[in-house]
Amino acid sequence: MSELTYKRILLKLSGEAFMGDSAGGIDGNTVLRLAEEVKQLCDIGVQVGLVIGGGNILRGSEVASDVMNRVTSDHMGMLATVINALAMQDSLESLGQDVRVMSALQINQVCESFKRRRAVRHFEKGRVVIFAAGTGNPFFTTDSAASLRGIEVEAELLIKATKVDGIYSEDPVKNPDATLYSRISFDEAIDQRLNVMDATALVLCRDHKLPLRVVNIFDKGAIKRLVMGDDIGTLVE
Ligand SMILES: Nc1ncnc2c1ncn2[C@@H]1O[C@H](COP(=O)(O)OP(=O)(O)OP(=O)(O)O)[C@@H](O)[C@H]1O
Ligand SMILES: O=c1ccn([C@@H]2O[C@H](COP(=O)(O)O)[C@@H](O)[C@H]2O)c(=O)[nH]1
Repeated sequence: MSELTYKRILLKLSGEAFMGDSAGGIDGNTVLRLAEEVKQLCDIGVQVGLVIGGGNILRGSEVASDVMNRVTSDHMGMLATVINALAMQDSLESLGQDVRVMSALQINQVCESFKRRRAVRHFEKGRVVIFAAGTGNPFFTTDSAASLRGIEVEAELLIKATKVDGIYSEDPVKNPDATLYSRISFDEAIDQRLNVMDATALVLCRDHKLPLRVVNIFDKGAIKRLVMGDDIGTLVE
């Protein structure tokens, strides 16, 4: 068996992936399948931090209106990510994997609050840490939260697991003829506005030298192969 290339990773899962074939919400079997992928990583000794989006429930920018302040709608979006985190927590536990949810907003009856040193201690004890409620601030996204937490806990790689195979010359959902990149620099991704991840998240990774991989969330076993050194999806560095 080959050596682990990465010992601590930050994995960003799209909230939309939690819907399965439904139009929204949470599909238990789908979350369990994703949890199995995460557990596979823990079983080979990888320390895993997770950030889960909220797109299956609510995105603040889509809900904000004349009668719904953007800050309020972003708070709702952050709470949506807590809901997804709790679903993943229980799925992981059902597989026998230790896990803690740490929220950027204080909801002490529900989960722990984020503290960097405590998160690192959880990793050392073999627990998955799910960083919920994004950055805790409105006008950000969970992509930025993933970059931020990845940098804070000194992850060696940020993996964005999403609905497409990697970063393309254009959104492949809109243009099926777009070209898939295997490798690209942060500056190129930012300058060309390759919208797979928001610019704030890319800039944070670039400035703090956290490499990023974009992979397909539906490619079974891909994340495990990746942490063992396979060249999968798009590498941004
Ligand atoms: N240049 C590009 N290369 C690849 N994907 C792109 C590109 N431009 C836009 N996209 C789109 O970005 C999407 C990735 O973002 P995704 O919706 O998975 O993340 P998210 O918004 O962070 O998650 P959530 O569903 O939780 O809101 C892909 O599904 C793809 O359609
Ligand atoms: O730091 C953050 C992170 C997220 N939000 C709000 O949550 C939703 C869901 O996150 P996605 O990244 O879009 O999946 C987002 O649309 C924001 O409304 C936030 O305010 N701050």
